[in-house]
Amino acid sequence: MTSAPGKPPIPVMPGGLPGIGHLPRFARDPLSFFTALRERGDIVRWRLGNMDSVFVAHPDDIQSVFLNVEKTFSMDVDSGYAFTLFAGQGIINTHGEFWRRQRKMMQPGMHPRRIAGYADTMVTLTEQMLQGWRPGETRDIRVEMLALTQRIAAKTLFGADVSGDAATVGDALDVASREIGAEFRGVTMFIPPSVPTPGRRRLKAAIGQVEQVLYRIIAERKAATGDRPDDMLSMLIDARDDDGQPMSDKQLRDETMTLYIAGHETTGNTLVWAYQLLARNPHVYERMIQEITEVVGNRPPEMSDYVALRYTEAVVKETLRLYPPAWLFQVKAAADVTLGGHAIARDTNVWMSQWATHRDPRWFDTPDAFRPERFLGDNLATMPTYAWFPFGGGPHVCLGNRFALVEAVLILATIAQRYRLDLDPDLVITPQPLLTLQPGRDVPMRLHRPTAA
Ligand code: HEM
Repeated sequence: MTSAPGKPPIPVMPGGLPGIGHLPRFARDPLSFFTALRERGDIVRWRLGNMDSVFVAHPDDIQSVFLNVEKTFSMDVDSGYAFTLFAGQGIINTHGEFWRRQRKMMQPGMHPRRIAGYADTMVTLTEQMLQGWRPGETRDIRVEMLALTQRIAAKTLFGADVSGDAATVGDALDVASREIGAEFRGVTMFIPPSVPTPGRRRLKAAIGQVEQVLYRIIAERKAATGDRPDDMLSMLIDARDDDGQPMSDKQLRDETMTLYIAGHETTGNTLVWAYQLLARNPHVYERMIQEITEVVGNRPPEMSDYVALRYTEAVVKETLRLYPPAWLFQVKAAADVTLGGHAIARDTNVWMSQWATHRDPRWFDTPDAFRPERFLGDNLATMPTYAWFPFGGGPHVCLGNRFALVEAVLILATIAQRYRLDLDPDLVITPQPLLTLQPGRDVPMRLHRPTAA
C-alpha cells in the first residue's frame, strides 16, 4: 500500500502481534478499537489475523467505497459459517450477477405502496401488545420490542401470526441469532467449518426447525387457489427474473430467512435504544409526544401520518446515529484502487464503522448528546452525506430502510398515545456489538399514563 506523491504514508495502528495482528483488541472491545482507529487517522492500516486491512473513517472516502461496490470493491467477503448456514444464498450473502437478479426481483416488495399496506399491521400488532400492559407496571422493553418487531416481521413476511408458527420460528431464530453473534465476536470465527462445536449443533437444529415451517408454508402457498395473503412471500413466489424464471424453493427459503434476520432485530433494538435515550432526555420526549398529539390525536396512527411526524422520525434517525444496529461494514478491494489519495492494493480488506464515524466530533457537535434536531431542516446541510450511514449505501443499500423507519415511527406514535416509559437514571446499559449492536442487559422500564404537555 503506497500513497500519492506528497501524501504521508498510511498510518499503521500500533499494537499488532505477530500472526494474529490486532485480533485480541478487536475481539475484546471492538467499539473502542474502531474509535481508536478513527482517532489515529482517516485511513489506517491494521491486521485481523493474517488479513491485510485498512480502516476508513472519512465520510468522503466511505462514500467513494459504497458507490464503487460491485465495481472496484467487492462484497465477496466471508460472512462466517453461522450466517452463511442461516441465510444461504440470500441477497445479503450474494454479489455480482446473482445479487442483481435477486435485488431486482425483491425490490417491488419494498415499494412505498406495499409498505403503506404493512403500516396497518404495524399499528394493529402494537395495539395488541399494549392490551397486555398496565400503568404502574415495570416491563423489560428489550423483550417487548423484540417480540413486537418479530411478530410484525413474521406477519408481513409470511403471514404467520403469534400463536402457531411464529413462536416456533421465533424460538429457533433466537438460538440462531445468539450463535451467529458469538461467532461474529471472533469466538469461533477461526474454527474450521468441519468442526461441530456445540453451538454449531444448536444452530443446525434451530435452522432445521425454521426450514420445516417455511417449506410447509411455501408448499401451501403454491398449492393455494384463489386469494392468498398479501405478504412478502406471495410477492417473492410471483416474482420472475428477466428470463421469466421464478425463484426455487431453496432461494425462497434463503430470502425469507434473510429478510427475517435483517428486519426484526435491527428495528427492535433501535426502539430499545430510542426509549432509553428518550427517558434520559425528557425535553426530547416531551417534544415528541407533543408532535404525536398534534398530528395523530387519539385515533390509530396511519401511514399518512408518517410524513407529518418529522420530529419523531428525527428521534429515530438520531437513535440510529448513536446506536447503529449495523455498526461495522467490510468489503474487499477487487482491484488496485486509490482512496483518499492512498493506493490500496487488490485484496485488501476495507472496514468502515458506523459506530466510529457517527460519533466523530468533526461532523457532530458534542457527538454523544442526543439531539434529534440535527436531522431537521437546515442542520442537515452541514452534515456530509456519509457521516450518517446506518443503512449502508450504494447499490446494496438496505432494502428495508423505509420499512424500518415507518415501523419505528408508527410504533413510537402508537405507544405514546397510551404510555410514557421511565428508566432508573442510574441504570447503565452497555452496548454489546454482536451481529447487531444490542443492549448488553435487560432494560426494565416503568409504564405511566402520559400527562398533557
Ligand atoms: C433499523 C433497521 C435496519 C438497519 C439499521 C439496517 C441496516 C442495513 C445495512 C447496513 C445493510 C447493508 C447495506 C450495504 O451493503 O450497503 C442492510 C442490507 C439489507 N437490509 Fe437492512 N437494516 C434495517 C432494517 C431492515 C428491514 C426492516 C429489512 C427488511 C424487511 C431489511 C432488509 C435488508 C436487506 C434485504 C438487505 C440486503 C440488501 C442488498 O444487499 O442488496 N433491513 N441493512
